[in-house]
Amino acid sequence: MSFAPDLTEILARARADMRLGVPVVLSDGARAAVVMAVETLGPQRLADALALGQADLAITEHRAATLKTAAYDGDLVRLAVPDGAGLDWVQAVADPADDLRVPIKGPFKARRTGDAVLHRAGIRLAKAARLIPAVLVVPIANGAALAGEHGLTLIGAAQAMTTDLSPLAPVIHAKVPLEVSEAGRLHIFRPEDGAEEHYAVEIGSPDRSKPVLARLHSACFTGDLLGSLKCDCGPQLRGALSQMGAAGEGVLLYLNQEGRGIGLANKMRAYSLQDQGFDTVEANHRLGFEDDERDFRIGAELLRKMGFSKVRLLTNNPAKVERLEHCGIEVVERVPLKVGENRFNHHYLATKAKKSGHIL
Ligand SMILES: Nc1nc2c(ncn2[C@@H]2O[C@H](COP(=O)(O)OP(=O)(O)OP(=O)(O)O)[C@@H](O)[C@H]2O)c(=O)[nH]1
Ligand SMILES: [Zn+2]
Repeated sequence: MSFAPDLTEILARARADMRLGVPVVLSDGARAAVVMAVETLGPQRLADALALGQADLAITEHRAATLKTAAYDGDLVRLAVPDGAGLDWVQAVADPADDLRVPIKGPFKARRTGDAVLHRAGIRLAKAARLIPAVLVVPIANGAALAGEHGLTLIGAAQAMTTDLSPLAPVIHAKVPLEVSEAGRLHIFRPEDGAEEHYAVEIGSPDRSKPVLARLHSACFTGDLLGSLKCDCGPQLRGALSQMGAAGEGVLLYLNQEGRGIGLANKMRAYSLQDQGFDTVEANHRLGFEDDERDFRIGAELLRKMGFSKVRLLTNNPAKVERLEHCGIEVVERVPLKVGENRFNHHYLATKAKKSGHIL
């Protein structure tokens, strides 16, 4: 018998530690490092980390491009933390909030020797914790000893980099009569790795042997709930449900991948950058993210779990069709969902059409 957490559980703890600002120890064979997310780093922990040895600040290639620094490691860059640098420097490199007001100037000393395995795993953890993708990395000689002494989570870099989709367990479903259809039913799915739950709204009783009218809707607190005019999410959500209500059947997946997978706080950071004149894609890049960090395997897996293999997909995003098909769901038809354009989101929709391939 063992009550010890397994790897998935240790990974979930590591994500929680990152959000709390507790250091995590990453290891890879003989190498190990103490890793902390910049976003949750406090002055004392920074001082303690710097006392351990020469620290690196790892940022993604997109953030590096904004800072005009070459990403020698491809997808990321390891910047040596200069002597005497404090929390202000670390935060200014990681967080674009003040890029325009007080631009941070180089030259930055990027490391070219050694490798970035632990740094990459740290950035992966920060992203999974929905934090700004920038981590402080301090190499140490004996990871297991330091983790044991201070009660820190110790995890292998390869485990932190896992790309396996966490199994999604159906939790419960029950009837929820809706304005668009009294025959509504809400299903809850919970990932084994402790990440956010996802939901499916089933309307009527769609025949599983035929293509179902389906929508993969990514959570948008501002659009779906507040009626924000900056995007078209709210009208798309309601429009999709009404089409399903009119057809008497359909399935809408409500995927908790807020802000195209970067989380609500980061989406608001992106909005703040948009207020400074950057578009939706540029804002994501300045923060260090890809334009779209969503994992479409989740939607495909939920459809399969519910017995659907063929869909008529409500979307204006051809990449979504492609990514879903790649995940084994047959998209027999793309059904356009053009609703909710207004003077505030006109530029946003035009940018998505120009840069992300959406069909206007
Ligand atoms: N990062 C970021 N996310 C945004 C922004 N505006 C909306 N979102 C999120 O984008 C997601 C919706 O994605 P969209 O790109 O609008 O649409 P799509 O799902 O790719 O395509 P459709 O199926 O046609 O709606 C939701 O998770 C929103 O929270 C933004 O400016 N920045
Ligand atoms: Zn939205």
